[in-house]
Amino acid sequence: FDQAAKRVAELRTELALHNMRYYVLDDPLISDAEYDALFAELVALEQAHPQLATSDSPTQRVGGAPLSAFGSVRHAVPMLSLNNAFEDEDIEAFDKRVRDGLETEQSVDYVCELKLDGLAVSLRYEHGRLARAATRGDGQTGEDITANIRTVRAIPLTLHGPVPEVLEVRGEVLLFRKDFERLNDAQRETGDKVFINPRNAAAGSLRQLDPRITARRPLRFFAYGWGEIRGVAPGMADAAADQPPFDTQAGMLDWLQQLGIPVNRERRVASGAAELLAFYRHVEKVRTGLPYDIDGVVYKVNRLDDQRRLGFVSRAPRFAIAHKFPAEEATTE
Ligand SMILES: Cc1ccc2cc(C(N)=O)cc(O)c2n1
Repeated sequence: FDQAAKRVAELRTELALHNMRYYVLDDPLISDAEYDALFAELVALEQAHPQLATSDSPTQRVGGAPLSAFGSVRHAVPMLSLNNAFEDEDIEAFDKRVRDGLETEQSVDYVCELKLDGLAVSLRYEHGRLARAATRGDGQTGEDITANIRTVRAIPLTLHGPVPEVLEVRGEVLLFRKDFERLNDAQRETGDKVFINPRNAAAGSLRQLDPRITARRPLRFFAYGWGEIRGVAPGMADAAADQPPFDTQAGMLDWLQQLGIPVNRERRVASGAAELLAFYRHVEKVRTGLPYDIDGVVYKVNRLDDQRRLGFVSRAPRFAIAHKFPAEEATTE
């Protein structure tokens, strides 16, 4: 038995490393076939020794029994929406408002990132283990989709390194375009509903009452923010209790990535309106080459003290704005 327990622990560690390389670094060390072989060995060992199959084992990603309904979750920290901008002048006006709000003539640093066309979710980790997941809902209250989220391989079940007692991660669940097209081919084969776009397919996959269906959908996840952070773990940067161990938006994203949470690599710090527009132009050029749909880019003031100083208007922050691409003509199927 001890041999089996030792091998199970080795396999868990190895599979977690390969998951991280694939989903976080987008730089896998082994082929899918080699990964599947390791996974099959772990499944076999856990079936031979059921007491070794704990809830955070990657073999538990296949989904449990269907729910009759979703529970409701109240977000301790509201999930924000973003104000939209369409023209360059809107972005110059946004940057001006930010500089006025910060009473500075200096150029302000922003984090620029892609606006992924998926479904916003909140992941709650307690002592580094995924405890609960919820949809954005109306920003205050969402649906409890924990069972479904646990089947998403791109979302780690446990975090590595010193973590706060409570860490809520906000991000977007999405389907890559190729996976969306394969899913629709399969749906046609089985006479099931065909999805009109990857966003609807991701939403439909997450709002399944049967997690075993969700488990068959190759959903991806990229974090863009955080919600509640409570308590500090030994070894975390000398963070004051309940203060996150970072003081910029860019630092926050890097910290989440270090914990093993996927963060989209197409992000950069830019200074002033001109560099924001340069990022927008760059993304407009590379957009069709991206493996997923985006509907714009997002700019956020980088310093967190400046974000706090600018605050919010109703539910949308003054420190952030989405710069949308012109809506495409309805794509002809
Ligand atoms: C505050 C906020 C709200 C929604 C967001 C949505 C996205 C997105 N869809 O990628 C990215 C962000 O940075 C967001 N940030």
